[in-house]
Amino acid sequence: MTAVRPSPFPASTVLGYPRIGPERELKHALESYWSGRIAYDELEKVGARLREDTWRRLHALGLGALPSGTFSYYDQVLDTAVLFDAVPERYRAPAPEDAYFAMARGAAGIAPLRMTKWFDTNYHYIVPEIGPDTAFRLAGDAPLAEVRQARALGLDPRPVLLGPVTFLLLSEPAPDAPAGFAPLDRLPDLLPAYERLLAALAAEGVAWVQLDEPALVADRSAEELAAVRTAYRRLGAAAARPALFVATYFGDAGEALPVLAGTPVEAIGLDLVRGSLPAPDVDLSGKTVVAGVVSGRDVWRTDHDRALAALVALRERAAQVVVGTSSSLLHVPYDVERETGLDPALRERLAFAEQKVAEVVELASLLASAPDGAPRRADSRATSSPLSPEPAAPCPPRSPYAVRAAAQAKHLRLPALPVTTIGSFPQTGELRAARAALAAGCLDETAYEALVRNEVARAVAVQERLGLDVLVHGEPERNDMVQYFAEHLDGFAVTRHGWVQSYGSRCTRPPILHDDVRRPEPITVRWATYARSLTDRPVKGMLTGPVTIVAWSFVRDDLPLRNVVSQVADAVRDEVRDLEAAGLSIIQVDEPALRELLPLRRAEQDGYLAWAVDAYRRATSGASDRTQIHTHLCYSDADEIIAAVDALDADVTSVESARSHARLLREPAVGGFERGLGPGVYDIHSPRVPEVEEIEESLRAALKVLPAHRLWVNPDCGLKTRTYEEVEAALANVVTAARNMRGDHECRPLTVV
Ligand SMILES: CN1c2c(nc(N)[nH]c2=O)NC[C@@H]1CNc1ccc(C(=O)N[C@@H](CCC(=O)N[C@@H](CCC(=O)N[C@@H](CCC(=O)O)C(=O)O)C(=O)O)C(=O)O)cc1
Ligand SMILES: N[C@@H](CCS)C(=O)O
Ligand SMILES: [Zn+2]
Repeated sequence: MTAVRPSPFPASTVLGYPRIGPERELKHALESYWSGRIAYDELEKVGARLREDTWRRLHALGLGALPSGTFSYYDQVLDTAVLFDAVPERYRAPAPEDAYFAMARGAAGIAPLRMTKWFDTNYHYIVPEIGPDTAFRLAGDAPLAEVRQARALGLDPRPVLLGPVTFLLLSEPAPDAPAGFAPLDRLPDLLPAYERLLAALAAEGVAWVQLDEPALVADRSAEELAAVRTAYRRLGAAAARPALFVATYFGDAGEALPVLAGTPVEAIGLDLVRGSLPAPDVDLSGKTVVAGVVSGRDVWRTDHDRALAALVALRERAAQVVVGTSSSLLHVPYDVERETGLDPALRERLAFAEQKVAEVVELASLLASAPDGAPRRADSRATSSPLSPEPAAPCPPRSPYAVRAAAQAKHLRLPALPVTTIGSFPQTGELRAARAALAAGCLDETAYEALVRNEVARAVAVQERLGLDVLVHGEPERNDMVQYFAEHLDGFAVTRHGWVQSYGSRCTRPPILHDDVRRPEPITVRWATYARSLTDRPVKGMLTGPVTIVAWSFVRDDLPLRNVVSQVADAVRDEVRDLEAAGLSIIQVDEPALRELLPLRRAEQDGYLAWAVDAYRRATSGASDRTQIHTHLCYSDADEIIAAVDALDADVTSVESARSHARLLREPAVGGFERGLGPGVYDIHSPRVPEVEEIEESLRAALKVLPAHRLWVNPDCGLKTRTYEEVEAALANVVTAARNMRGDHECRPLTVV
């Protein structure tokens, strides 16, 4: 095969495109299918139409090479597991779609596979389980079927697959795998299935295939780099295959780049927004380089001078330079032109997916006519002269934990194993429709407020009836835990249609943080105070932390991130003070994205954690000793950053752990964690109601590493995506389990040792 000259790569491409649909058609179809309102073939029709619309649009925008295979009914990692038949036995079902959605969402009596963050994004993937006996084979012909579908429109796409090394690195060992087993051990058994697929694509006449290897931008061991070499030497040596384009993204390919460059792959994709130009000694002379100069991760227009300089510099070193995006455009909304409500001066600075495709096309044409020569600013890591803001004035720290804990125990008088929730209660259809009607001017503010009032009262009543110990107001007034705050803070803009997929059918509209952040007035005090007026039990105030607000927004790039986060921390600090002044004795400041922003390279992690922790402490340090500060982290692999979680110095931390098989509890550092901890006792992302025995089992596991006086009982995350029926049944079981366990442990009030 290496003797065959591949057909040239077209001059422009994108690594992937949003798939949820401009009107969230996929979300609506999926949710209709799951609730039995439409049949599977109706869902497939929606999927087929979304793929076709995307290809047609990309073609109309003048893009050279169109990707296929970037559509998914749930998640592309799950699709890869299914494509190579890595389906654990417990999920196998007569209809393949049942197995697929059971792995994603669970099925009667079967918990779903774990879900976690896709690198440092707010997209979540399903974690495949691979064991020593997983029998890889090419199952089905999905990539070929998509090629045929595009060809029927007269278009010739490039199939996109998850590469074998990243697929195995993102997988976890099956529960029965022996100690020391790593999914990457199975690379030699997986590669034949990839070879078969490549052969089938070649037989179909496919010229190029894209293999995504984002795992190569993180630190990789010598063994892992050897696996990269093995994989791409072997796939490169296949007798019949399309030309191979291996895409690295989300950072610098670093030491993996020379390894890849030394294999027979024909093209390599580089992220030149987060990464830099390859070191001079990396030989790219025989390769096509797909230069990711247009960001797939932000919404700012590309600096054409800088992009062009990088492209020209690369052209001197590579056989061909193709203009591309730094990553898939999955992480940005569809079209900024629809955002007619945005300030025109801001809108002019923005590019969503459509505009980014146009930029890629334009840059390709500029490159074609650009003379060779020394680039002016070739290193894309250089930022656009960040302003140096005044350093934030230091905030005095809180008293030592023991002092605070004593004050809180006296003031709050909670039982052992206190039961609480993470904050949100079901966002009913009525509430969402009312908010939409309010925005459209079809409902007045008073009617909307009355509805929110009812919802708060309902959530409080349910919690009182079920016997929870620390209540929440349920967050019915919030469209989203970040967007809501952005709407009430200066310095942010929000969009009307700017949806981005977070997981499965769930989407967010990330706000745009474009200016200095200020809090003009209290944001949450009113509803928290109202909830407090309805009950004698303690009510938790509920805030989103500064790191998370920034992580789930598109953020200005003219200031260092830490300074932006510090500004947001000051706004949160003001809110903590106002809640406390309003009589709230427990305040939760959520930081579910603390782990998400952790740099992929270890050398940068400590620096990040230091300023992120600092921002959290800044936001909470105004609270008095007797105010109990809670925090919450979810899908955060909190075990990996347990020292930083400890350093947040929150009095109580609730963490996701049900779906990560209580991995957190196996972490030795948890035993030394000095404050209150609430490892989630059930997975809220699945409609399944947990049994009392399961919850007790979870609590027993937790009690092996944590004393009863520091263990809190709570779900994994907020309940906004569930129905009241599911929530009431689940929480009733949680309260029963906690009470049963209290019986086993002496029932003394939560206090410090
Ligand atoms: C906790 N998580 C969050 C993350 N990121 C966030 N930004 N927020 C989070 O809560 N990341 C990690 C985790 C898991 N991720 C998610 C992401 C998204 C959801 C979720 O439930 N999303 C909702 C949309 C939420 C929202 O913005 N709602 C608005 C608009 C509702 C709407 O669709 N309105 C319709 C009209 C409705 C009608 O007429 O019936 C419309 O505008 O067309 C609101 O409530 O006002 C989702 O449905 O996808 C959860 C976890
Ligand atoms: N308080 C939020 C946290 C989600 S991570 C909620 O309950 O939805
Ligand atoms: Zn959460």
